[in-house]
Amino acid sequence: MDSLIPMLVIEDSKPIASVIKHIAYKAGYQVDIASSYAQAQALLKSNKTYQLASVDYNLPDAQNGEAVDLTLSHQVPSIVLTGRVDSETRELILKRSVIDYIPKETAQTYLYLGKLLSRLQSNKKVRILVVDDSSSARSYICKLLKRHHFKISEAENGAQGLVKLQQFSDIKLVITDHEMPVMSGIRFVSEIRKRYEKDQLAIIALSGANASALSSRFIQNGANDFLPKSFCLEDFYCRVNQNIENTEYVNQIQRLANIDYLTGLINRQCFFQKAPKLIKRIKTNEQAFCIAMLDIDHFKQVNDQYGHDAGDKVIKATADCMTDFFAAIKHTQDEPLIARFGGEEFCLFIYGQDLKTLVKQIEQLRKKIAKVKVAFEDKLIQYTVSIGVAVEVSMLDVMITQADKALYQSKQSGRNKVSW
Ligand SMILES: Nc1nc2c(ncn2[C@@H]2O[C@H](COP(=O)(O)OP(=O)(O)OP(=O)(O)O)[C@@H](O)[C@H]2O)c(=O)[nH]1
Repeated sequence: MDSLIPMLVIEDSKPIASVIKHIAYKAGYQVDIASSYAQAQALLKSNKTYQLASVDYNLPDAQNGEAVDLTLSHQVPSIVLTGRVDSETRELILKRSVIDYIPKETAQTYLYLGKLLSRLQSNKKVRILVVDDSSSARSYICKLLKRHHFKISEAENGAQGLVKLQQFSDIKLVITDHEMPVMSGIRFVSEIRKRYEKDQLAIIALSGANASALSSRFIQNGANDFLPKSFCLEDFYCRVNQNIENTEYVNQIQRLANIDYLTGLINRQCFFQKAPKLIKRIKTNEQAFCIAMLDIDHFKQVNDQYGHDAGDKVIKATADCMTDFFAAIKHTQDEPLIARFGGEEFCLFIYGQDLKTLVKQIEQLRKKIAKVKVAFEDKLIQYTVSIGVAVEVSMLDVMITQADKALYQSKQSGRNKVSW
């Protein structure tokens, strides 16, 4: 685990304090427990800088949320846990700038707390773009988001928002107003959707005026969700977190479907999704390109001689060698597609200014792989690859067939070769 984050738990019940400590440790926090207001005061006066606190609203020596005011006065972001579920207490807690308040009702409370603590950690990597022409409305939303540790970018209108999206590729959510100069919120949302799919970027629309009619128009134009500007805090945080989580789940499913588990390269299915779009772009840019099929020589012998685990290591080493090789020459070439098609077979799609350079690179790659030594137990395994290449002649599937034929030729003529 990365270094633990200091957290203060203020809780007079020993069993509850130890449950919170356990949950917090699992989420990456190092916990100090204070069982009273007085103990919390002493700990906060010490030199330790707490980055988070969970605070019991009702303590024997502070029965009306004074401990919450104490942690907030030390600028420690705070989550309030309370046994009181009445609306008056809720109002009193939400008036303070707390991260969240959690009624101690059922075991779900602690599951929710665990999720919230992990979320606060992962939120540090998530950027949210807030678009509103009113600086006070913008800064209110930003303040709420900062409480949950999100990274923030701001824009005054849709046109500025589109520029920010280009600048910051880590933006995962846009929160936008509707009535703005230069570009309305609905137009902004539809412009975003021309450039970014829903699984790349979520959008929550906000508006004060005529909210019910606007919500469906926003959704029709590509927003994921809608909130009236008079939202309640819990609703705001639930929608923000839910939209980010949904995008993350979809991305995780896409990763599982597209990435080869052993090598981390894209798989055959993903290659066939990406390659046609790439060919289109390359042709527009009038660049040269080629496809190479690459197969490890006598791979069965590696498995037979050293075992399947050694074979896996050789496959992984080949993938790493290809990735490193093209990463090192990236400054002269755009990112290539490197896929594991199955077993010990790979497919490369490379492109650049001229064919001669690409041909040279493939020959260099073959030589580089022949020098790789894979350490397995007390042995070093060396091996070679055969490569078949097809150049920018026609359709993708025709090129793959041609590259396959050329690969067969390389194998037939002695292996450790590149054929065209
Ligand atoms: N370790 C390991 N072996 C695999 C994997 N996928 C396929 N294989 C093995 O790879 C071997 C491929 O052998 P062959 O197709 O006969 O080819 P080869 O021995 O590489 O011979 P040539 O291609 O003719 O040079 C088979 O023994 C498969 O069981 C894998 O993911 N891991």
